[in-house]
Amino acid sequence: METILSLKNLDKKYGKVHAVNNLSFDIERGNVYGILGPNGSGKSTTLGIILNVVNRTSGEFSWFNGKLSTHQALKKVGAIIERPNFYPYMTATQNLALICKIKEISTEKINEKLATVNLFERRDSKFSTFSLGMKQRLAIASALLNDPEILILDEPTNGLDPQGIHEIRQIIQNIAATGTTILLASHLLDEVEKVCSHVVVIRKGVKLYAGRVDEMTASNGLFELKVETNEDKLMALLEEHPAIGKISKDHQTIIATLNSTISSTEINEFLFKNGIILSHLVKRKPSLEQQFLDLTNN
Ligand SMILES: Nc1ncnc2c1ncn2[C@@H]1O[C@H](COP(=O)(O)OP(=O)(O)OP(=O)(O)O)[C@@H](O)[C@H]1O
Repeated sequence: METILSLKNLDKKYGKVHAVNNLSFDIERGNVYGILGPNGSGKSTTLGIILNVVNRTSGEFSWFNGKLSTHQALKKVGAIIERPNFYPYMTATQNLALICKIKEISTEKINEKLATVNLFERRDSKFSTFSLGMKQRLAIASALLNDPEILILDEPTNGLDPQGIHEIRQIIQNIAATGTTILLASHLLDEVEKVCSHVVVIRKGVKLYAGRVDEMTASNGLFELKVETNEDKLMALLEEHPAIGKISKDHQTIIATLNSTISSTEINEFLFKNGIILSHLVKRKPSLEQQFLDLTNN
């Protein structure tokens, strides 16, 4: 695995606000990373630092194993951290051609990138006629013009309708499938769950979790149980079982989180032998949402 970006003990203070607090993680080539955190958790500040538009207070970051200066490395990066300013009276193609001129890169990729974001058919339409989703897709095309090794997006679906959100996520997945590394910031759990292979969860600038999304979701899970009678006895039996952790009640359903792996058959047998006949038993994995809430509420 090649490390594209490495953050080590990165710190940013805005006066008394500790926006990024001792943050360390690595970005490996070919993965899709989500920086996930509630509003104000330091996502945009982190992206700003690695893109050299925000000065860090302390700590280090290095691009491509430190082989390139940040200035050189950023030529291999495509990033959208603010909505880019396109000219409303110019077409999609004309806007991208202007960006190529400013960035001193070839215009030969314009049609290919417009096709990547499903705007090729609308290439000769004026920017002012575009929906918000189309504007965002054009921004992604503009960030892809230099065939970047990593694409960085800050809240890529903010403000879009469900159809627009779906389209952008699909496009991000298509771009990732071509091998481009992606780093996106989002406060949306389902976005990260749907689009990313890896996640860094932050709250108040502090890293709470970094790892694979599927590993985060694959903890031991929970049981949902119901009985028609003897609920107190059921609760007591669950409390004494070593595989059962926290027990809570949601209306008539008892939720028992698991400390270790145990099958439905095993728990059913244990309860039956102790005189409990369940009317409902389902084993569930906790959703990423529940895990995220557990992490960020602690
Ligand atoms: N230029 C600034 N001056 C002072 N404080 C700032 C500045 N930029 C950000 N902050 C503060 O730093 C903290 C982190 O903000 P940041 O925008 O990085 O978070 P975020 O996770 O991207 O949130 P959002 O999704 O709401 O933008 C917040 O408390 C914010 O108010």
